[in-house]
Amino acid sequence: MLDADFGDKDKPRHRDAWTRVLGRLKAELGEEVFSCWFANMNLEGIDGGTVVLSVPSRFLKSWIATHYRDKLTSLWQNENESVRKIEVAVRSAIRARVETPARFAAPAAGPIASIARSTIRVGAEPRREPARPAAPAPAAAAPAEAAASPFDDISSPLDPRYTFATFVEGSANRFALAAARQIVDGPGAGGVKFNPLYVHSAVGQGKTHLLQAICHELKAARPGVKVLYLTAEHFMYRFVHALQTQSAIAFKEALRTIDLLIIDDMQFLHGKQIQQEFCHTVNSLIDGARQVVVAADRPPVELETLDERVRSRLAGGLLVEIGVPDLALRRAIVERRIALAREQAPAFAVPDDVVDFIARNVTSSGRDLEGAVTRLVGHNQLTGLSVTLALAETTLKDLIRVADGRRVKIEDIQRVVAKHYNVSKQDLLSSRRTRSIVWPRQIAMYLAKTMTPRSLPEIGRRFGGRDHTTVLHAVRKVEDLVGHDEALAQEIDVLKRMLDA
Ligand SMILES: Nc1ncnc2c1ncn2[C@@H]1O[C@H](COP(=O)(O)OP(=O)(O)OP(=O)(O)O)[C@@H](O)[C@H]1O
Repeated sequence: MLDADFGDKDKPRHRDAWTRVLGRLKAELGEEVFSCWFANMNLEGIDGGTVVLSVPSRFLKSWIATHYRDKLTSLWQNENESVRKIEVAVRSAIRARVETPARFAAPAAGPIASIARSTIRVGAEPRREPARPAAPAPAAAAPAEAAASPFDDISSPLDPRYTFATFVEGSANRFALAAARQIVDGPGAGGVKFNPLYVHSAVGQGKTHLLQAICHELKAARPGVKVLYLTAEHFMYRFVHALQTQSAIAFKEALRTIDLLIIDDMQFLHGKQIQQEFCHTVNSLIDGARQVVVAADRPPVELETLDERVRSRLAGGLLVEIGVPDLALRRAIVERRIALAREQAPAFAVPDDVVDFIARNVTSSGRDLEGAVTRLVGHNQLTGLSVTLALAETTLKDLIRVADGRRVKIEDIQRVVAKHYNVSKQDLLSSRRTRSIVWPRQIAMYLAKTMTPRSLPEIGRRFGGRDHTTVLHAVRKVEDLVGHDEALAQEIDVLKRMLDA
């Protein structure tokens, strides 16, 4: 079955196609991400429209299937139009199914060779990172020269711009900033207070900035403190690499000697074994009075792929949410970005009405505000035109449209859903449990979760002070039904379009 298309005549053709697919993957993802996930992937065969690929572990299989299946499918379709789907299998399972393995090894000088050569010291960033707008490097914002730490080799790269000095404080982030500053006085000084500290927010609200500011500050002020900053994806990469190079024990021991472990983008931590290892590490650090800081795009309770023990350990510390920036904070971030840009290009000037325009219209995140200023800087430098309101309106049109699209409010959802189902908004917020009210309430909660950046606890509060588990139940129930019920899917679509309009 598997080797149906593996006649000798097809072998060279498939091998060439596979080499090109690997080459494109490497070019698109970069050497390090490529060798982390694809170095040990083999082409097993093409069965009708299905390309069968194999990897050595179940973890790799699930990671690649979740994150790279679409990419692999489209790269294969460029090579062979009849390819319809990609199947990733675990090598031992394949061996059991195929009598005579008809496997194409990856090119000899290619990825397998490169993983054998690679060491734990890497410079590139294997993080699945949302695009960050390029911004001028602020000379004055660079942190004081920090002493090298033994963990610099395995740390994820730090952005020198992300310091406390460049972080703008506002009501949305005041609590998180205070907690981050508190950490700087804590590790290694017997002053640990919140452990772990867990920071969450929607994308682009400054979590990474804050976490890296802690690192910079500690490295400069207290070089003896052992700090390790890792994205969850880097943590997985280090761990898989340590397993591959039989250095897992040394890696685990090294992790347990640090004073402050910072894990960013926790929502990307996948894989049972890795989560277990993470849990052991966190337990042993906390038990040894060392500090752990974690950031994610949602609270622990919503990290559904995470093992229950990890979730409850994370939820046991201080949870801090960074909210959506208000007008004052947005304006301050824009002004700060402009000031930083002027350090590089002193002639760059932005009139007050443009600052006001950006702050009022780009409402979603610090990242978008930064992107708006970067775009004006680019335009100004490339065309030599002064920044005016008219120019800003044209140049930032799409950014504002995108931001507008995200601005659905929970009150709007409650109003539209109540009208659609012929109930009152008070009914939705009430404790009444008749089906004619419970169902619209659940739909409204589902829309609030999927159309706004609000967390489950906040949605619960906005629906008459309900618990976050009630919201989670509603979201799961509607999600589940939408998957099976075409009429319901259409109804939800109509509601969404009414809200978007
Ligand atoms: N309060 C702030 N002050 C200064 N810059 C900010 C602030 N909030 C966000 N930014 C800037 O916005 C950009 C995005 O921030 P960051 O990457 O820290 O967000 P995030 O919450 O980690 O996003 P993601 O969830 O996508 O990783 C960064 O360049 C950061 O410097």
